[in-house]
Amino acid sequence: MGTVMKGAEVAKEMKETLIREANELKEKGIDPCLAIIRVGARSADLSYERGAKKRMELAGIACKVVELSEDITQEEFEEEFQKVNQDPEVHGILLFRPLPKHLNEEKIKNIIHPFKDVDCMSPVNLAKVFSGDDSGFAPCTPEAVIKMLEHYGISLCGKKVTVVGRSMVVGRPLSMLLLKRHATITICHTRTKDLEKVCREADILIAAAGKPRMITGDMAKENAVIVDVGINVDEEGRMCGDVDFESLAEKAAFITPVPGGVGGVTTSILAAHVLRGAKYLNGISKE
Ligand SMILES: Nc1nc(=O)c2c([nH]1)NC[C@@H]1CN(c3ccc(C(=O)N[C@@H](CCC(=O)O)C(=O)O)cc3)C=[N+]21
Repeated sequence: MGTVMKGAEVAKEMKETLIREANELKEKGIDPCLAIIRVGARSADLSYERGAKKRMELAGIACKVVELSEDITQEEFEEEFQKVNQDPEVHGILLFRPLPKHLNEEKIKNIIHPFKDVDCMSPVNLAKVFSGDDSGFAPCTPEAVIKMLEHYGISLCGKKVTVVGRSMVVGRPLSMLLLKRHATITICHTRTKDLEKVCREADILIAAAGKPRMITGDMAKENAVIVDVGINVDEEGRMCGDVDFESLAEKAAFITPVPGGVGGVTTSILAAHVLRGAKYLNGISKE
């Protein structure tokens, strides 16, 4: 059985720094605050929300949730978004995605204040991720994957990494973060031919497709590192990842569980981003 990479362990390591930095801001009269905007009540969003609330509380960061009805109109939605965007007490905005189909995300992307854009919606922050400039915000989940690998001493330089999934929230930006660390990346998606073979070639396999347990026992090589970014709900209503943990834990050198894996690191990165946003917004440099 390989090493199970636990999100809680990484979060524990980050905790003291988060508390200290939150306190430093409070001493300056700045009360760091995250605003979560949720439209509807999807289970993946609710799971993130629970995790994020808990993490902010542990770090001493305020957290408010703006809950919007699933049938909100575009106009009302933009209005609600602007309220949060212009609220001087808010230092970071997390808008759960994807949005319901009738809502258009494009406008929001262009109006969100880049300093409050802690999960990388704005083209400004996205461009920075793609050009390897880390002065902006990368999305929290991809950054959590990197943090997890670093914590467990897994080097990326020269490694063959297969990323399954090409979303703007995970697959694409994650590929850029990996590339910056000199990995050789293959991005797979629904049209990929012989997915199994491409996955088996990977030293590090990252599943971010949003399909419950799609990565099965024969899809990774012996001693591979397997990272599961999926947050799904199975037929029995339980939370599960994109990786069939049972059939892969034996042959993997390292593997992340769901829940208890990347998600716990994602919320810690989110907290770190809110603190950085608060500094940017108050003209305090990155140090
Ligand atoms: N703009 C945007 N960015 C996202 O990154 C994003 C999103 N929208 N929409 C929803 C999905 C889902 N997601 C989770 C992150 C952490 C946990 C998490 O902390 N999970 C805990 C369990 C928490 C619990 O369920 O109590 C764990 O895995 O151990 C869960 C789910 C990010 N997503």
